[in-house]
Amino acid sequence: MTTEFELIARIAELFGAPEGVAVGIGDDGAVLDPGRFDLVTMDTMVEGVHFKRDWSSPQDVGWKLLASNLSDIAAMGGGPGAFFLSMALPADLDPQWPEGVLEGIKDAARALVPESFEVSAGGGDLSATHGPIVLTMTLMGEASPAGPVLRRGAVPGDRIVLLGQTGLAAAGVSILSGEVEVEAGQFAEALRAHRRPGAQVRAGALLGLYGVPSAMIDVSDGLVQDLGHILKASEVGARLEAYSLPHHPELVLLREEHGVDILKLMLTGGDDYELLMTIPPARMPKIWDMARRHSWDVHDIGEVRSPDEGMVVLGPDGEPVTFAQGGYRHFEAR
Ligand SMILES: Nc1ncnc2c1ncn2[C@@H]1O[C@H](COP(=O)(O)OP(=O)(O)O)[C@@H](O)[C@H]1O
Ligand SMILES: Cc1ncc(C[n+]2csc(CCOP(=O)(O)OP(=O)(O)O)c2C)c(N)n1
Ligand SMILES: [Mg+2]
Repeated sequence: MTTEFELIARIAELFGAPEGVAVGIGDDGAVLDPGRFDLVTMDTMVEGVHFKRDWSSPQDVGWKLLASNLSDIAAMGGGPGAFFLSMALPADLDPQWPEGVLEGIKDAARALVPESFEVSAGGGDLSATHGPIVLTMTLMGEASPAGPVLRRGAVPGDRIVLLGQTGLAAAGVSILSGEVEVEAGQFAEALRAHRRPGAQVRAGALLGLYGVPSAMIDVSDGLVQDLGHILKASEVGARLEAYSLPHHPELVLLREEHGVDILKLMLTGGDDYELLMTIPPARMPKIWDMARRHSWDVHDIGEVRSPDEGMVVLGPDGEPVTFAQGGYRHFEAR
């Protein structure tokens, strides 16, 4: 491995001092300019849990680490700024591996972050590990002038809206794990969704700026589980019209040719990093207008109901469906 000092110098070289950080890499802690960052999020990626070295390149892993954090800031209706990066790496690791992670973070910053926001490194930490690789990123951001969009705020009558598509990344995992056997070269988008998910950075910031959603979350664990978080925080129920969910052509192919239960993938799969929100009916024309202007993939997938109704998921034929689990659970034997 490269020494930690070389690695820190490399990070500083690749990601120059961010605006809003008065003292960045090089001191015991960072000093932030007052009044700039008012959002903070953190996500961890553990080898074997979130990625496998033989499924993903280090560039993919770096990309996904930034994307998952960008997605959380987007879900607050804000924009990203400085990140803090912790890497626990085995001492015998090829030095190309962390270098690849940094490249992947850089690629994702270029591809997913609009020019109006600058993403760079404010600091971090490095350690050896005798176990799996562990990467943690803290990302600071700025709420929109209209204020942050929270998970609480949904009221009965609001529509439930999905920006993007779910199920593809989980399909990628079933293919990579060999659970579903496919021919080489097939299902490129499912594999990409697992390896290099997008993040709705621009959309999240614009939705926050225009105050469109009453509540918002990013779908990281599974649509049903993450909708559940909005419902709990807002103390409401919901009817999720699963028949309105978009069916990606690769998912349709997986169902038709491999008999995969794609409804389960779409509703509970996880790793999607799309935005799920609730919108008062009066503001629905606004999102349709934004969708048209920005070519967003927007789907009206249900309604917020009174709390006593709980969450009802209506399947393809309009009948209620249930799942043993609404999404990914970390502390479950598998
Ligand atoms: N170890 C922890 N200590 C304190 N708060 C935590 C911890 N883990 C998660 N949280 C908080 O719980 C909330 C939900 O976290 P999480 O399930 O990871 O959401 P997300 O899918 O948005 O990353 C967040 O507010 C997060 O900061
Ligand atoms: C090797 C591997 N197996 C399984 C998965 C699927 N998976 C792992 S964690 C997870 C949920 C998302 O991770 P989490 O740490 O809960 O993200 P957060 O909700 O905090 O953003 C999913 C769907 C994966 N990404 N990689
Ligand atoms: Mg998290």
